[in-house]
Amino acid sequence: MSKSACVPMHLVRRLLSELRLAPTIAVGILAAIIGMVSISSGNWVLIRHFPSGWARAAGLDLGVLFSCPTTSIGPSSTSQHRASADIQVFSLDPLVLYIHNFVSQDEISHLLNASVGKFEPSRVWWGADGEIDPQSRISDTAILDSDDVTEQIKQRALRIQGWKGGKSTYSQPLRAQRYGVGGFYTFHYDWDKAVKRGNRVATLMVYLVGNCSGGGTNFPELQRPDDARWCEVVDCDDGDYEGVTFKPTVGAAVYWENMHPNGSFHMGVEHAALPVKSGEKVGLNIWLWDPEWTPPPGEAERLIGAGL
Ligand SMILES: O=C(O)CCC(=O)C(=O)O
Ligand SMILES: [Fe+2]
Repeated sequence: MSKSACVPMHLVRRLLSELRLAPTIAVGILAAIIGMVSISSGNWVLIRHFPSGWARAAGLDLGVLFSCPTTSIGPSSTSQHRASADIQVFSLDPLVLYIHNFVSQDEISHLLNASVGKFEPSRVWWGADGEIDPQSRISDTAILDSDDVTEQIKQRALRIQGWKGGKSTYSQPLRAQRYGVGGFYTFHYDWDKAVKRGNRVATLMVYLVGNCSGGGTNFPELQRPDDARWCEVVDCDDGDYEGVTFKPTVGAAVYWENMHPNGSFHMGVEHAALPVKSGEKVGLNIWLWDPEWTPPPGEAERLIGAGL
């Protein structure tokens, strides 16, 4: 619990009666005192039990704005309850977020156990039929059954996406994606240009196992960040690939939106799973599907113009 600054009410009343000031001025002075106490205690403070008579006399309903002594918002200064805002905006257009600790170690163990015995060679869906194509993709896929943990993870993903697309947007079944040495997935989009209604509007790439070299997720169209602090999560030494490569950091997720706000396909979200050079990588695909998505007018022509 963070400290909150609280002003004893009997002192307040005495101060006000002794000053004999008009309520409006008194309220102003009080607010300034509370503000100073709040700032000096390093907290934002809400005082709920403010003497409502004074407030009403001043034409204000401060009862909602202030509360004392229990509720505090803003950064906590104690170590037990230190806030941890673990989402960082990586790019605005396309929207790409980096989410530290998207899944817990317990959830990772659960997902890995749930995938045992389910892995099959991954397919590519360039046309209507899925095919195994080692020129484009070498990995194994396990489609995970729905259970309490997978449903919770799906809800977490939808919450981050902000429930855009109305109540109908949902997560497709989670898929564990296992890559051994030489495993990769060539450059592709997660959106499907062939469909006319419903599409993958957002993707979360989650890393469950990352004890490997290589195996990052590369976005050739993204700008490398200027700030070297990003080098913790993206590969800053890679001279072989253009754009940005997210390292497969266990527990983390990269979130991106596959469409522009008007629903047209975003060309900036092309990506690939780079070849694993040693060790093993297991990713988790979360694809958010909006069944009501439709392409905006002129989209087919735009795709042809882009050579797709
Ligand atoms: O494993 C990765 O890094 C990316 C995988 C991917 O893009 C996919 O499965 O669609
Ligand atoms: Fe993908």
